Amino acid sequence: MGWSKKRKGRTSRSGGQGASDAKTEKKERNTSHRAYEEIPKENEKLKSYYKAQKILPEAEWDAFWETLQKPLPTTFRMTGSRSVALELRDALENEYVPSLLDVEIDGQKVDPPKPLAWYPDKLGWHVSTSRTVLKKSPEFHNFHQFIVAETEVGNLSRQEAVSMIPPLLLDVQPHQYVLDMCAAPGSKTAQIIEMIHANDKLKEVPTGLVLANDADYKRSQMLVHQTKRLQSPCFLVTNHDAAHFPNIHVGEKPDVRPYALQFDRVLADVPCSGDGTFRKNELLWRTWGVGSALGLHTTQVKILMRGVQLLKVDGRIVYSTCSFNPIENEAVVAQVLRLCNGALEILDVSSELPGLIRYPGLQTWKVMSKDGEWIDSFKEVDNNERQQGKYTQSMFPPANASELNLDRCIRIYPHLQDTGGFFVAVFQKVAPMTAVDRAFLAREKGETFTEPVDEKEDEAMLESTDELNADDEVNDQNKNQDVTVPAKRSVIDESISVPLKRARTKAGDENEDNDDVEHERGANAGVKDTKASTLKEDPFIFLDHDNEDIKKFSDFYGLSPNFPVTNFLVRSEKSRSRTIYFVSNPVKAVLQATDASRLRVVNTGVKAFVRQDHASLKGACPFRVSSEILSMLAPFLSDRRSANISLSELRTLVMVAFPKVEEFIGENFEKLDSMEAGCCIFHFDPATSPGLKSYLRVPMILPVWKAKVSFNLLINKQERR
Ligand SMILES: C[S@@+](CC[C@H](N)C(=O)[O-])C[C@H]1O[C@@H](n2cnc3c(N)ncnc32)[C@H](O)[C@@H]1O
Repeated sequence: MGWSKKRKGRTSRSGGQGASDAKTEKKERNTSHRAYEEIPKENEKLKSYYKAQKILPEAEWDAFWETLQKPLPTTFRMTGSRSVALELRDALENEYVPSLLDVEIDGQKVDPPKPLAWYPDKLGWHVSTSRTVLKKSPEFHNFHQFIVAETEVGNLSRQEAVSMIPPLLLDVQPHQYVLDMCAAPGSKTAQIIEMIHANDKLKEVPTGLVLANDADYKRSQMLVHQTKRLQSPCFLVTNHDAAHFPNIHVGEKPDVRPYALQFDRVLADVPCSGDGTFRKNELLWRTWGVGSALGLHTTQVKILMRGVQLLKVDGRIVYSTCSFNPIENEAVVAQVLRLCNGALEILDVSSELPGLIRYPGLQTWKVMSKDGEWIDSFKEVDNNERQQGKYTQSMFPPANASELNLDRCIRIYPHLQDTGGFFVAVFQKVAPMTAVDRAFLAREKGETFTEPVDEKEDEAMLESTDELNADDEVNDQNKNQDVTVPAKRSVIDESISVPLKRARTKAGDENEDNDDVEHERGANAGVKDTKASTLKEDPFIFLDHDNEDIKKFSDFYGLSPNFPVTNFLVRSEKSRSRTIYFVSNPVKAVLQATDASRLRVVNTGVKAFVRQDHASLKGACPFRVSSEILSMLAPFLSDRRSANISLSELRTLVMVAFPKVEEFIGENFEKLDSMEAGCCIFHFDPATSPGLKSYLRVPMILPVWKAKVSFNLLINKQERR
């Protein structure tokens, strides 16, 4: 389809299956067009490698290969708040699809868009329409415009179908703590955040936490960008090597010994060779080789292993790659199961996502050297290569494969349902592995835990993967790709120097100062150097409940005493901070962890209030509510500064610059006219205007600035559309 952003000419897939930076994609489209035309979609090495691996029945091979050579269809899902997503789905199904059912172009029937058979509630869709159809069919053109507009405002998100699977199998509930270990550019993270906010009708801040991490600093910034529209106070971005993700010690009460935080859900969507992405990364046809998988195996084992350590007992961890290669898939799974020694099990998820056609994991496979020779067993590997870690025992199929239930792994092949290739394994931690687990478990059960908690146990467990360490030479292969491999260093990030200031409470407001700069930089200010071990981040300073600014805006807007005002923070040491952010309780606990100084936090917090110093305010409240927090904050605000508006008033507000107060007649006029200058909040309830287009049937809450005689809608151009 015309709105699809094809990626061409990329050799690697560390960016994986998600959306990426629009500018980069445009550049890639322009520069790689020629490469796309010229690259023959054949590769004999690839064909013979996977035929020998017996990844699927011989009879299906041709269908598999032919599909691999075709471009990928467009898929998207409805995003954002659940109520908006459902409204949009209804609009698509009831207003657009019926007009597309009988379209014929040049005598050929065109397939209408259809929901992905396995995506819950028909919120994921598949479109295989070509540009020619878009040009020739007014009905498809109309549909296309709807999709483009809704994508621009963030109600739809283009995402490869297979990439939607891991978060669905993670089965996230709003109260759960989730770690996304290799998260950028963040399409799966966005799905997870949406799951945390699934109960948006409850009008409360979810108690869950989403910690999204990526080892590449620039890519971790993409995470911030990708998830911004979701405006979640429960979300935190960090920048660590996932294989050495640090323990975060949080303590609920001053008298409680801080404990290492564990997560209910962990996603390890690891860097991989990406040969499941041939349909969108055409250059792979030219560059594919086995070296990439060999070089990444150990990194993948370490990341998954660290994920298991950070998982609560009974918690679920999902491991995924977009590779067909068993060295990156079943071999990694088998090795981690071995290291966990019974504490981890692969779950049988065959009844989850009904409608998803899948193949079981392989029980056996072969190892090929970089020179294209098959190696029958680890015994054949000479000492030199063993020592260099080029080949490890764990790359070979284990003798007890059937006991490990490797068949419970999921393999998705392109021809099964017209997608990319993918591998997923879902695990449950069924028993504690170390004292860290036992301490966390005891705490959850309300029991006292007296045993000394030696975190070196965790480290030792990870070190034991070093027997199969990939050497630098093998990892060097990846330097040409945008895959970040972990630095070799002592485990659990002890080596990170102490650049961050720990979150603290800002007590006083004595000094007046102007900090306009802070406004420009936002909450992710100050982080510049990807590779540097120090991260120059502005501090996270929590405000006291009796802070003067809090008192001012609480009073002005009638903020309910039930709202957790001690979760407001500023990013500047200066007394008069321009922007005040809000985070949830779990995020606050992480920022105030005893070892928060080691945590490389790239971004967190939703912009809540922004100081708007203006002479005309004459001492009135200078804080405007940010549109980012409004829907979450609105239930906690009295009607002191709010008004309901009609559809025609909404139109006036959006279309007219600075509409006069007298244009808001009826019940509102007196209230609005007498309201003192400053920010106020307009509510539009679509129930008062029957017959609206379905996507306008969602209630709106809008921040508006009231000057002496006119209003100004405080939202940006895109939101206005
Ligand atoms: C397959 S992509 C992830 C795609 C992402 N989950 C999504 O859905 O958008 C792999 C990511 O892992 C990151 N990465 C590579 N090595 C890593 C490491 N050692 N620790 C953490 N992240 C790593 C890469 O920068 C890349 O962003």
